[in-house]
Amino acid sequence: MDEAVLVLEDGSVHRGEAFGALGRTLGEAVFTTGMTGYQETLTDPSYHRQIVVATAPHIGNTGWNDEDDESQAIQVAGYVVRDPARRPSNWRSRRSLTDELARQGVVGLAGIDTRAVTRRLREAGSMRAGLFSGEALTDTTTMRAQVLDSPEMAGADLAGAVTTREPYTVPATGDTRFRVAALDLGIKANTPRMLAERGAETRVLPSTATIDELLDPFGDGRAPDGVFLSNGPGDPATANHAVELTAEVLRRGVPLFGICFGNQILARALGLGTYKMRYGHRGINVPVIDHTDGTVAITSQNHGFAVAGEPGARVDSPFGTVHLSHSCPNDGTVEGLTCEGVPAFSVQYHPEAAAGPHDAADLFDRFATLMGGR
Ligand SMILES: NC(=O)CC[C@H](N)C(=O)O
Repeated sequence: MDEAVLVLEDGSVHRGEAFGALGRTLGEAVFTTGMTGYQETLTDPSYHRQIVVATAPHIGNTGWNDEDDESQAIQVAGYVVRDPARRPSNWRSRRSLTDELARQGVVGLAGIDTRAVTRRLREAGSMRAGLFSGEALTDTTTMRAQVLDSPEMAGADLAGAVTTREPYTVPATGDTRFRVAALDLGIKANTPRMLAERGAETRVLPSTATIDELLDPFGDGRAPDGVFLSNGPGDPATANHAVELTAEVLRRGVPLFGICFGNQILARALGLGTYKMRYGHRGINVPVIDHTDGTVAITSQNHGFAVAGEPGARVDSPFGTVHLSHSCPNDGTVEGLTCEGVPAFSVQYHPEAAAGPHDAADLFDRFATLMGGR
């Protein structure tokens, strides 16, 4: 077994075994508490430039299949687990997680107490980190200097690195009832699928799309029935182009739905602020209260930034009143917005549930209703 080392920005060094590819990788160390769904996590573009630490001790049990990828490739900068499965077992598995990481050149680390690392990240906050193995493994001072030289997540503009180069269309399942323009800031494959099941034909556009392209997504002179803002990596404070597009969509009154990064962009277009959380929410059992009816949903989450404000409050915006309609009871983080003056809403969590519970799937129905009600 080759040795591999996790070096955190705080100077702590965690020694384990190489897992996947050998080499060096730098990124923001974050932890996720999901006990399953690692294939969806690793291929979620929102994790771009993050080294993901799994608190669940056994990872890789169901191997790697050809169906569950959320994008074209593994997106995480690195992966840290405690005890990788020695032999995967699942009827859909095609190869092991270890082999897939190696095949895609993703550097990982196994055999360390990931819960101890998590406690450190929980107390001190997410921080820059590096994984080093093979020839990249040198002395601690040199490795830490490389970590300290790497860019911070705050201020990172990353949507351009993961967005589609060319627009593409995902057809509706059955009859086309709606036509949706989706701004791809790091979209997951399951989202257009969820829209398709509700009769939406989705045109997925690069993050650099102009307002004319967004409002005529199929190039036939017709406005879309709705605009979707996807999830994505990086700091929402940098996403000025997406914020400007969103403000124009709101001005035109086209129905709009945003998820995660999309929630943060809608917030900014409404004049609200965003901030970096200490360690974020990453897992598949995060509770969210809907302040409109008091119900609680268990949700899939992956965010390190959040919208500033008082849960349940109503605030003024250039587009009328905004209800900070959803929040997380664990820590009072704002988890969703409902505009009362324009047809727009968004959530900080993942109704596409990949991986995760399906409690929030009805948000796609809500978007369909909003589009149908025009
Ligand atoms: N999943 C997402 O869209 C994440 C949004 C943003 N990058 C954050 O970390 O908060």
